[in-house]
Amino acid sequence: MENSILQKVVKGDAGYVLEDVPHLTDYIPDLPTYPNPLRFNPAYSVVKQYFVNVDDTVAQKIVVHKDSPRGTHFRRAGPRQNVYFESSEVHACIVTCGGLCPGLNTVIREIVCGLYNMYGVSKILGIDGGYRGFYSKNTISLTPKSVNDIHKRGGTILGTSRGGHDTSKIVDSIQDRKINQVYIIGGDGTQKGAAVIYKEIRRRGLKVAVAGIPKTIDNDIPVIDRSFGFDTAVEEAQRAINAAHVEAGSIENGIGFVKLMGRYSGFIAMHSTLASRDVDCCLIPESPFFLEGKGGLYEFIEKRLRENGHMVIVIAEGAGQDLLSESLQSQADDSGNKLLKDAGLWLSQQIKEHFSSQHKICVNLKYIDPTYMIRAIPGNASDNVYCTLLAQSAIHGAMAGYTGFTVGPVNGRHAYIPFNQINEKQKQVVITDRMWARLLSSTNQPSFLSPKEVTDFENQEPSPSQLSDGEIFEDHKF
Ligand SMILES: Nc1ncnc2c1ncn2[C@@H]1O[C@H](COP(=O)(O)OP(=O)(O)O)[C@@H](O)[C@H]1O
Ligand SMILES: O=P(O)(O)OC[C@H]1O[C@](O)(COP(=O)(O)O)[C@@H](O)[C@@H]1O
Ligand SMILES: [Mg+2]
Repeated sequence: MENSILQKVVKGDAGYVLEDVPHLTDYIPDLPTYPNPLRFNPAYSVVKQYFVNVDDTVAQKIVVHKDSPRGTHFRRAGPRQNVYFESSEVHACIVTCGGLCPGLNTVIREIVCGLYNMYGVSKILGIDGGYRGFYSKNTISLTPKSVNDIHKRGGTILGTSRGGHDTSKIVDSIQDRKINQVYIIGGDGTQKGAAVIYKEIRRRGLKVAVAGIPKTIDNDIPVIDRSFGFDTAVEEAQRAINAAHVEAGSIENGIGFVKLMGRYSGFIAMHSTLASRDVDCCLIPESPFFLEGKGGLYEFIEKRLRENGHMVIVIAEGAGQDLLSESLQSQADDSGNKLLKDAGLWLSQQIKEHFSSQHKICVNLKYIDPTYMIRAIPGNASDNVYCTLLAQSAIHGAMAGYTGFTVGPVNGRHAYIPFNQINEKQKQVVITDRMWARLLSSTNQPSFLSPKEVTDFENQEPSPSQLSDGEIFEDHKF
C-alpha cells in the first residue's frame, strides 16, 4: 500500500516528527468549513478553551534525555473551531468487526449520542454483522433512544464477523447509501480493512471520513496506551483465578489451571497474575518455557506443591505453541488469523500424565477456561469512561474533516494515529522489561531461560528502542 496516501510526515526542529493523518482537503480542494456547533451548545460553550489548537500534537516518547531528538508526535484529538460537515449533511454509519470485547456497545452508544448531542446529527446507521453487512444485509437505524441502555449489555448490538471484506462492494454500499462518515470499530484486522476502505474512498474522490476505533481484548495494538475492554478482562479474570485458588487449596496437591485469552500477547495473563497474587506461575506467548529437566515447569510444580500443597497456573492461549505436536493441523479463521492449538487443555493433560507416570506426587488438577465468559461481559466503569472518550475523539476528528485515522490515547492524551502506525506491528510483553520482572518476583516462578539465554540477557545492552519505545505498555510510567 502506498504510504503517501496513508500518512503525512511533517518534520520540525530538533528531530520533531509529526506522523500526521490525512484530511479530506488533501484530495478535495476548496471544501467549505462551518463554525463548530459546539460553540452554541449550552454544555460546552461555558467551558473555556474547549477547542483544541490546530497545531497541538502529542509526543510518543515522554521519557527523554537532555539531548534526545524530540521524536514522533501525533495530531491531538478533540473538537476544532471549524468543521467540514454541516450537521444536516452528515450521514454516519457504524460497524463492529472481529472478536467480541467488553465495551463495544458503549462505543456504539457514545458515537450515536455524541453525534446527536454535540453536533446535532441524526442520520446514523448501524451495519449488521461486520464488514460483510455493508453489502449483504439491511442496515439498522440508530437513535439516542434505541441505544440508551446498550452499554449495560455484553457483545455488540450490531453483530460482528470475521472475513467477508470486499473493498469495492463495501465502498459501493457507502456511496449508494450516501454515507459520509464511517466509524469502524475493530482490532488489527479491522483497521487493515479500514485502511483499504479509506484508500478506495480517496481513489473515488468521495467526501467520506473514515475513522477507526481500535478494539481488542488482547491489548496488542501498538502506539495506544491500552485498548478498551482490557481493564474489564483483567478484572473478570480475577473471578476465575479466585475459583482456581479455592479449588486448588481445598484438595491435596491441587492445581488450579486457568486459560486466558491472548494469542500473541500475554498482557491479560500478566496483569491478571499481578493483580491476583494467588498465581504461582504465569505462562505467556512471549516467554518460552520447557517442561522436563532442571529449571523446567514440572520441576517447579513439584517444588511448589511440596512447599505449599497447592498452586495456581495461568496460561495465555498462545503460550507454549512450540511445544505442541506438529502433527496437530493448524488452520486459519475466516479473517486469515492462524487458529492456535489449545495449549491450555494440552498442557493440563501433560501435567496430569507426567505426575501420574512419575508416581511421586498425585496431582489433582482443575482446568478452568473462562475465555468467552470474560469476553462477553459489558465494559466495567473505567472502560465505559474510556469508550466514551474514544467515541467522542473519533467524532471530533471526522467532523473536522480528518480521515484515514485510528483514535486512541498516547501517554494519556487522545490522538489521531495514521493507520500504517497501527497496522505494521503488534504490541507484546517485553520479557526483558520491568513489568515482567515484577511478575517473576511476585510469583517466584523460574524464568525458564537456559543458562546460555540468561548469560545472553545479562550481557545484552539495553536496546535503545526498548528504553524509548512508547509501545511497551505502561511499564515505564511506574
Ligand atoms: N489485511 C486485511 N485487509 C482487509 N480486511 C481485513 C484484513 N485483515 C482482516 N480484515 C477484515 O477485518 C475484519 C476483522 O478482522 P479479524 O482479524 O477477524 O478481527 P480483528 O479486527 O479483531 O483483528 C474481518 O472482516 C476481516 O475480513
Ligand atoms: O473464537 P474467536 O471468535 O475467533 O475469537 C478468539 C480470539 O479472539 C481474541 O479474543 C481477540 O482477537 P481479535 O481482537 O483479533 O478479535 C483472541 O484472544 C482469541 O484468540
Ligand atoms: Mg486481530
